[in-house]
Amino acid sequence: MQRVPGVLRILGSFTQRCTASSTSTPSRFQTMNSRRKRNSVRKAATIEDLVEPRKVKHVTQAAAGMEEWIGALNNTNIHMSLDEFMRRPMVRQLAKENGINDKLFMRSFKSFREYCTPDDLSSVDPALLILLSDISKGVKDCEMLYPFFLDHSKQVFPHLEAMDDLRIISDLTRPHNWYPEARSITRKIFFHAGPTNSGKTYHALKRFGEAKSAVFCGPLKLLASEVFTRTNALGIPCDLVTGEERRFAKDNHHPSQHLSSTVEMLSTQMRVEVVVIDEIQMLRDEQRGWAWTRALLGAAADEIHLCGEPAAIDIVKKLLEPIGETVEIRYYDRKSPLTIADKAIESYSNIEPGDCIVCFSKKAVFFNSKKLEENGIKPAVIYGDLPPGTKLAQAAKFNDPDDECNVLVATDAIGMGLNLNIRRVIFNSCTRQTELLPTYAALQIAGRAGRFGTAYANGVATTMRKEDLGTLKTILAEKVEPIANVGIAPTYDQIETFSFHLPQASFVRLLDLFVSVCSVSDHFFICTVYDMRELAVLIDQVPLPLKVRYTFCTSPLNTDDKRTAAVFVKMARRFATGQALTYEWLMDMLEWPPKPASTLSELSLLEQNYEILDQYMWLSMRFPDMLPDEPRVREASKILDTMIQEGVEGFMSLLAIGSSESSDPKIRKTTKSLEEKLIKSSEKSETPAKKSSILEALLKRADISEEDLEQLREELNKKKK
Ligand SMILES: Nc1ncnc2c1ncn2[C@@H]1O[C@H](COP(=O)(O)OP(=O)(O)OP(=O)(O)O)[C@@H](O)[C@H]1O
Ligand SMILES: [Mg+2]
Repeated sequence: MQRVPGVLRILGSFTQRCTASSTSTPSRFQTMNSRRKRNSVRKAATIEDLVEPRKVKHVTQAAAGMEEWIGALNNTNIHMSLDEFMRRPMVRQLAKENGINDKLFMRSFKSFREYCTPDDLSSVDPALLILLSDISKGVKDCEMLYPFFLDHSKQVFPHLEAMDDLRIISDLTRPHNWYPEARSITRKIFFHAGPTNSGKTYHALKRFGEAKSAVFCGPLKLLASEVFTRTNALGIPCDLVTGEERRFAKDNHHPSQHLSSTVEMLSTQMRVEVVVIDEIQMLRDEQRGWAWTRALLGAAADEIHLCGEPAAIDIVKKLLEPIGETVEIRYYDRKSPLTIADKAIESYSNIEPGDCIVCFSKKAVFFNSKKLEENGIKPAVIYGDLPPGTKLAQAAKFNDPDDECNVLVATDAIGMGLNLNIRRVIFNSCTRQTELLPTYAALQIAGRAGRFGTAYANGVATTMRKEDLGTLKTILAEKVEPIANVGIAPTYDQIETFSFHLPQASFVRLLDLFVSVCSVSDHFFICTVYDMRELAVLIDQVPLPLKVRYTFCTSPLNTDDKRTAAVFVKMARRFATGQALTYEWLMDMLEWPPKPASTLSELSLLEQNYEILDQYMWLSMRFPDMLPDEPRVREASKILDTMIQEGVEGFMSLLAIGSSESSDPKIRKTTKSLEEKLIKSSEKSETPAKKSSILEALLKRADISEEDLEQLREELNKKKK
């Protein structure tokens, strides 16, 4: 196995070569139906809307004897000549042929007119002045101005000069050509297809374990670490690489022949015997689909094992067609039965051991947890934003048959590949982000019930509310449509070459221009670059080398929170000065050590701090010299992880002291109103659960004021005394 050491291996994923060709007939910039309006708005922009005109300088020294040549030329007759020039159809025709469409023509022409008619005519290019003079005398035709106009337009809009090059660079129609290492191998492709819980990953992992060298690419950190732990437990040394972490079975100097990683981290330059790409149907994901496409086309292995829904088979075949690679399909049946219940749960008193309530927002997770606690059930809780330690601890608690906790409340973060001891999956609702759950997502979630080899082999899917059960049945009965197109994203090299042709453009502008010019073929769509752009805007004024800026902007940071965004900018600024981002510097900014959370705002602060430390570790993986204190920061993040766990549990206990339990009418009133707000918001369409704090989730979405809760706390404390 050829391994690129340490950081280079990681950076490998950012430096894919582009050898795109310009000869195909692309359909310009296809996009999926975007759930996010903000994306579709940006995607609609054309290059003409994005380019800023540059001012063309006049000459500083007049040519000798100029007055003599130009005779009676003045601004009035220049205007007349230019008006005539503008009206000529031939001029428009020529302009179009040179990439100057009507919109750009008018902007260029305005600038050209300003240039030709300054207060002091002697500052105009003498050759142009002579021509203007000849035109005004009727000696020459105004169309002869065209070369001057074209030259001027290219100075005003430098992209015109490079348009052909830009189109070639941003031609994403042949992504299989970006991976020379993979193209030098005749790869054997296996597709393990089947429903959930049919042993797809199991069979691929068998091959993974047998191979001399292998990489597992999983969709989630949790899954990657599950494979890492299991493989090592089998006595096969295996390393782990995720965005924020690298762990070695032995040590840094002895990388193992087996590696478990998140799919984004796959190095397409690393040659191995087997690569497993799990959950291949994620090719269709609007945000992350590019990573699966890249892994499929770029994995440099003798054998590629894909695991996933049969809906991905056709598109995988189509993507591999131009390479001449064929796919061997292996179908599997579900290993244990999954039935849909005839009755919804309806009441929390009907909850049983092995139940998992699946929600689509954090507020719904908290609402259901509170209700369960009122019914004497203390559930385990898993949602996307929880630190990994908390998630693993909660999953272990739920899976442990000796632990009293045997009910789980989770977001659909558990929907992929995880093996949990669930008997019944209970859908809290059938909508996600205001849309009805697509069949493939509902199947994935329902598929968590009755995992083969767990305590509950016979799985059941049902809903919390009676009125949702019919909807769930309909959704699950529908056929999953074959995947029509897959995600793709520009590589760093493409952006870099783009910037070479447009040296004046800021990074934000480069991204916009790229998206506006690029072309993809029928089977692809561009993954949203919205998150990247958000970060790019924040640090647009910070003087960083392009590669550093690009890397900063690909970090998985949520910028919705102002404090986290401000720290991100401070990190970039310090980086730009060349000073290392030390532990002391970081902790001073965070006012370390943190206080345990006793209020909601303190809990929110802990969550923000965790995200900042995570960001440090992410950057440290890419720039270890500039962020040298990763081990100490990791230790600090573990402390925070524990404190957040305690904070979340404390917060839930606060909510759990329900109205019914208190004899104090004031407390009853406050908790009642709080509960009503939660119920109301829980029943409303659910909003994305992406990386916002608990505080925000509750305050913004459920419209609960912090004062309400502080008041409740004070009243409870008084009551206790
Ligand atoms: N032949 C087998 N022998 C023993 N255990 C198996 C076998 N096949 C599958 N399993 C176990 O069954 C469980 C489900 O298998 P697996 O995770 O491979 O399913 P999957 O099809 O990948 O499901 P999903 O679509 O949810 O990812 C796992 O715990 C796995 O170890
Ligand atoms: Mg699987």
